[in-house]
Amino acid sequence: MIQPYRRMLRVLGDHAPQMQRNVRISTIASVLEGCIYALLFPLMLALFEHPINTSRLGILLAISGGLFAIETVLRWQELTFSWDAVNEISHDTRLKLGEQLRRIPLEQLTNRRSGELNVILGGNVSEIVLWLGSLCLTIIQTLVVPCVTIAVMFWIDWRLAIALTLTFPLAIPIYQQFRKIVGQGTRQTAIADAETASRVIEYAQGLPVLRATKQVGSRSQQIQKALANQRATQSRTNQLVILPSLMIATLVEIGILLIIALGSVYVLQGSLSLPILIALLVIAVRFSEPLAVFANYAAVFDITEAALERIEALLSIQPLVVLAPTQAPEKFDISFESVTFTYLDQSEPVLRNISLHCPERSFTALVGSSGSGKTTITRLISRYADVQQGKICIGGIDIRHIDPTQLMRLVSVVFQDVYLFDDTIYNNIRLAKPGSTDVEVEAAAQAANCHDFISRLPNGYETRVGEIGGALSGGERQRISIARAILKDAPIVLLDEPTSALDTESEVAVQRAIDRLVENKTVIVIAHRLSTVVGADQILVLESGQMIEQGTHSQLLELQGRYASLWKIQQNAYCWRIVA
Ligand SMILES: Nc1ncnc2c1ncn2[C@@H]1O[C@H](COP(=O)(O)OP(=O)(O)OP(=O)(O)O)[C@@H](O)[C@H]1O
Repeated sequence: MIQPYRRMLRVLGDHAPQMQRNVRISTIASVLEGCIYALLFPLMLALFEHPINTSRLGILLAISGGLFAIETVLRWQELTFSWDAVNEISHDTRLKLGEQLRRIPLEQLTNRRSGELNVILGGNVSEIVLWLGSLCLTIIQTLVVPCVTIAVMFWIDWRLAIALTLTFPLAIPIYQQFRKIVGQGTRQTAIADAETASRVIEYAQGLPVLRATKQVGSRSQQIQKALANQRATQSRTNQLVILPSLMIATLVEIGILLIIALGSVYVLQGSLSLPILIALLVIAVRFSEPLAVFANYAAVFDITEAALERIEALLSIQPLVVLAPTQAPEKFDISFESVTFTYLDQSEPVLRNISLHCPERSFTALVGSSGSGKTTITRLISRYADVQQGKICIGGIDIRHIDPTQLMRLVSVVFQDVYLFDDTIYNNIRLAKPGSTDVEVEAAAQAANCHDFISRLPNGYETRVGEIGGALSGGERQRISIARAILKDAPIVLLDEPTSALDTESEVAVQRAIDRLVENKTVIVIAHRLSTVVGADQILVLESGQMIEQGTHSQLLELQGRYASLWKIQQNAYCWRIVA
């Protein structure tokens, strides 16, 4: 119980003192409540006295009333805190998580599926809030009130106090066992929930591909499987809970019966007065209720703990480290100095001892077979992840010394996958340079050859991408992505040869847009068709994460190596296409 509480305080951060204060208030209120119950004994005695001692009764009632008034004020404060703070804490924790998503290396994010992130950002914060709002305080009340009353009972009749106390230690091992069982079940349920969420999101995102490849059925079967697993896990957990829960409830009932039996014997023997036994029974029955359901709180504890674990894991990812002193480059050449890089959870490096230099405003092409490491090189320039050996510099400055926000400003990326948000075309382009005017956005769109097709959309630049769905062609989406890059006007441009998947007409339009984008920039292009990079200032040939050749097109042809053979293969394929 202490463990999840501590974990919760860590996750709450600045809100932790608020929570601690509330726990203190709740504890004091519960002590007072325990005292009020304890006062029942002298009250009963005073009531059963002949003749009734009215002044004594009055004093006792006044004390009880006073304590009750203070307790009510404290409980009111507790509740006010709970519900006011719940929204605030939930909001702040989401902001904190959002900020963390912004600061951690992208590699860490791509390693998590979007469904998992959805569970963390959406569901888990609410689960914590639920805990904050009621559970913690309910548990304090359930534990503190009986403890205080039992302590007072020892003072009145130690034999009955022991009878009631006995039920507590007996409940502890059952409770612990119960927690263990429920803990496992809850964790499995949480995993099953996250798995289902991930599968559903993946399915929705990949539906076009699944339809094209006639895989809709098999993938939906996977969702069905995940759903069935989720249901089975939940029902297994429910089954597991029943027996221990019943045992604790039974134990509490036995405790009450024991008090009645023992009490009756003592009353008959004359060693206990009837008023005290009545008070004792009122209190015992009052306590038995929360104690009997106490075990059920374990399930909520475990759900919360699993949620906290996931949130903590995300918050504990080391953000990108910015080395001091931070520097802003004034030149924009790019160099890799003996760079070796291994992806997270991989044992083999995907880049080995790579050294390269792309002079400012030069055009560099990366060439090589699939999986040779071309994309990884472009990713590392924008600090997708940090290299394990060597360094990457822009303008002679190690990129770890450049503030990440500043680094993002220096680099524009145009890849084949273009993500458009469900927002207006204006805002989708403006994303690259927040605050830019409509005129600037339109100028960028003109330069990227987008203006004509955007003007034909139902509401022109005000058309929401969601409204037209998949109505934009691949080439049009890419031109929007180029418009973003033109608007951003970053000195470095990274391109994953965006024309390779387009038809000739789109290719010409996109190529023209690219020509405008790359003017006077340091450009690195991942080239799939060698014909598009014949004019490059330098071509770097990669194979299995190593740079095996480097030079201009003619130099590399002369070398008669890997590039020359790739060129020959592509030329033959081209001739074959023409002949065919
Ligand atoms: N996020 C990742 N986690 C683990 N391994 C990865 C990750 N991304 C790429 N890899 C692996 O790193 C190697 C290099 O991949 P990379 O995408 O850089 O190659 P590439 O030359 O761009 O390939 P392609 O031309 O097919 O896009 C591959 O073996 C790939 O499986």
